[in-house]
Amino acid sequence: MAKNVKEGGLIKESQNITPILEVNGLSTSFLTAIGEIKAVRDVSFSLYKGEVLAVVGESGCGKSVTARSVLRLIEPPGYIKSGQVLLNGVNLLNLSENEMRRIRGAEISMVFQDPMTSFDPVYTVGQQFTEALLAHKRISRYEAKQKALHMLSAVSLREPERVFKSYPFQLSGGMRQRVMIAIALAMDPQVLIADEPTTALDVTVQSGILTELRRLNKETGCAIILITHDLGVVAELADRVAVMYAGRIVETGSVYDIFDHAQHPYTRALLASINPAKEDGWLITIPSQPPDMAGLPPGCSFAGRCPEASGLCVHSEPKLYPETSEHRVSCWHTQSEERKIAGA
Ligand SMILES: Nc1ncnc2c1ncn2[C@@H]1O[C@H](COP(=O)(O)OP(=O)(O)OP(=O)(O)O)[C@@H](O)[C@H]1O
Repeated sequence: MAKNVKEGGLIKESQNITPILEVNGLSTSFLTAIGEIKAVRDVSFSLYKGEVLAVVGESGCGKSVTARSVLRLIEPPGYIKSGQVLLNGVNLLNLSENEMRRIRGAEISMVFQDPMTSFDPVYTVGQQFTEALLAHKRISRYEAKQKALHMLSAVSLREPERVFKSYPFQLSGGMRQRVMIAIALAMDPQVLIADEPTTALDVTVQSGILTELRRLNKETGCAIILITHDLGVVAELADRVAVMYAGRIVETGSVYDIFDHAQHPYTRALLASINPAKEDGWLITIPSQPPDMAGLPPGCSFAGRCPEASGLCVHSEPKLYPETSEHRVSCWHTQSEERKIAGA
């Protein structure tokens, strides 16, 4: 199933290549009237130059909050409780808001699901594109326009001059998303976070945008965090995958590990649910709902839905334990008896 079996963290780690982005023990909560919603719990991952890391999981599992925490875009009643977000070794969680503003867009760009919300409807695409460039780069207005036109054609928009002069509402959804990707990549970011970048688009438009993302990722070396609930997209685009459930990463590994050697029962159920023979779609093979994030059970959060759950699963939450140096799984049933006894 996996089409992209390529070099992953295993080789990179053994070569001592430092990740561009390293997230360690990140936890983010929302303090609400119904209690503390632990949206992201002890999430750790690394991102290396030029790779695509897909973050997958069903709605509400914490994918977007993880991405927004990386960029420190969490508004009250939310707050980042703990952890580190290291960009080239610098912890973004210690920077001032001014320093963070420079990082956003320039070092780490983000593309959202609905590009319309990212545009100001009263300005043309060209005005917004050049202003974004002038805010982040020391270039003249003329150079900014040339760069914008170049990037618009780089994302395969025909007639870049016409697009440049258009207002956002004059473009189709697919064209607007291409423009957003062009703006994001024009900043030459080290990391692009794409949060469900094609979910709002027609299926026919989706594949063009994804192909474009992959091509640009290869050409520019910009690392991508791709947030999606679509495992088909993951198989096409990603190098590595992090599967999230109830705020935690429950399995992570190369595309090959996840698609051909999935260990966690949740990952296996996700994979089963994209069987094209079954038309009901997402998660039909997993009974009941994810747990209430404001009142998580003490053990493994998936235990209540897991066909393999035992007493240990109900009482104790397993750590993310390495199966291999790159493939990590948080499930008691993939772990040896010794590890269980040691409480790994
Ligand atoms: N502003 C907020 N106030 C309270 N709870 C929030 C807020 N934003 C997110 N949450 C909660 O945090 C949890 C994780 O949300 P998140 O948006 O990260 O999920 P997701 O995996 O990205 O889902 P989707 O695929 O639907 O976007 C959810 O339980 C959500 O209800």
